[in-house]
Amino acid sequence: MADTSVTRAVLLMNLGSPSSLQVKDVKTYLHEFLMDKRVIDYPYLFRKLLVDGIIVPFRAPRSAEAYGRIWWEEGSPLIVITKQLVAALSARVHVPVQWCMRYGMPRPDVAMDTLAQQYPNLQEVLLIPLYPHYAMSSYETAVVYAQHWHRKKRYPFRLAVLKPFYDDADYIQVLSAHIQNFLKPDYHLLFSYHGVPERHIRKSDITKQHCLQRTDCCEVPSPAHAFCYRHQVMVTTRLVAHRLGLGTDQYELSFQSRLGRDPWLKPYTAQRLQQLPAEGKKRLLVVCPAFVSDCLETLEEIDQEGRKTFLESGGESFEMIPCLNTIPSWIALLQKWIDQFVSGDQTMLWNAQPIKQAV
Ligand SMILES: C=CC1=C(C)c2cc3[nH]c(cc4nc(cc5[nH]c(cc1n2)c(C)c5CCC(=O)O)C(CCC(=O)O)=C4C)c(C)c3C=C
Ligand SMILES: [Fe+2]
Ligand SMILES: [Fe+2]
Repeated sequence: MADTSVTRAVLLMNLGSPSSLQVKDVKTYLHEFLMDKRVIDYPYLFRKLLVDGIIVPFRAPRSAEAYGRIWWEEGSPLIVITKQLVAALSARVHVPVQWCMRYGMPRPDVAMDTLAQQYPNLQEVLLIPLYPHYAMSSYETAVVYAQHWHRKKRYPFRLAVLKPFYDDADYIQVLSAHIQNFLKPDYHLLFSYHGVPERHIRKSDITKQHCLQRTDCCEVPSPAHAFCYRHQVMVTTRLVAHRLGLGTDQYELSFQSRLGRDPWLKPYTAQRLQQLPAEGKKRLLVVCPAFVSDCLETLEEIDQEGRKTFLESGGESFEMIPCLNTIPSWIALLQKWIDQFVSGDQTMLWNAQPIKQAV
């Protein structure tokens, strides 16, 4: 039944997973993911040849097996956790909450159709991309995709977007308190972030003369940082470490999930996991703050593969910190941002334009 009293709503957006463990479904998912020009940013024909001719056929069976090692009875962890987040928020906020994915279903327009049908007087929807940091292959592609469907289907409501919250004081507090619950003396803390090709960092540099031009670029103030993933993950790490009172020898940052041969952001997590025991860091805690929901990259790549690498390289103890998932302080923070939006407070809204990608 339509509810004409509702004027605002929320749309959570996550990355998406294959619809099942069957190799054909993993192929469909990988194809959509890797044909995204903000993920594999080569010219269309070359991208198509690479994705359909090489990456998908070789990767899909291996990815399906990897998903099989972490899949839950209810489905993909990333999707299950996103739905749990929606349920938890719906019980707390006074506006409808829907969800959608960047790859696979439900697409943004499916969620927006539901909202438009149920709430014919909707004036504004807050899109919450579930990424703390801006990367063209995560936050930017999610926003552009949702905006594309919003324009294409001419919905009568406006679409507002939550900004990347990597340095938000409340977010840092929530993340730090969560990590604090797992901290132990004598443990080294590794912040492992999803990697991206270095080329993407240069492409997203709006000044075209700052990012990766010198090793400490991310510490030198620049307008480029509003779009610089490397800068933003460094800030999150530094703020959390400061809040936890960690010395510089007690933690470090690395980048995981490299795909292909191009140089990606360094250091690589897989290499650091091999090297750390020989450097005397034999007890390790790992946290993955690029993700707010546990997924293949945390549960399989780090907690299973990474653990094995570390222990086989001489490590003695490996502990993984779960993502924020549905912990009450994270739900409360999302609720705060939603309440702000409902009251007309624009503090957390993103007002930049996404960067146009040529390919
Ligand atoms: C921080 C968020 C993410 C960024 C940035 C990102 C960049 C990026 N990813 C790939 C390739 C793959 N990523 C895959 C899985 C995956 N990636 C993210 C998030 C970011 N990716 C998540 C949350 C997940 C897990 C999804 C799940 O269902 O659990 C995969 C698929 C799995 C596999 O075969 O490994 C690929 C492929 C690239 C190339 C890239 C930047 C260019
Ligand atoms: Fe990824
Ligand atoms: Fe930088």
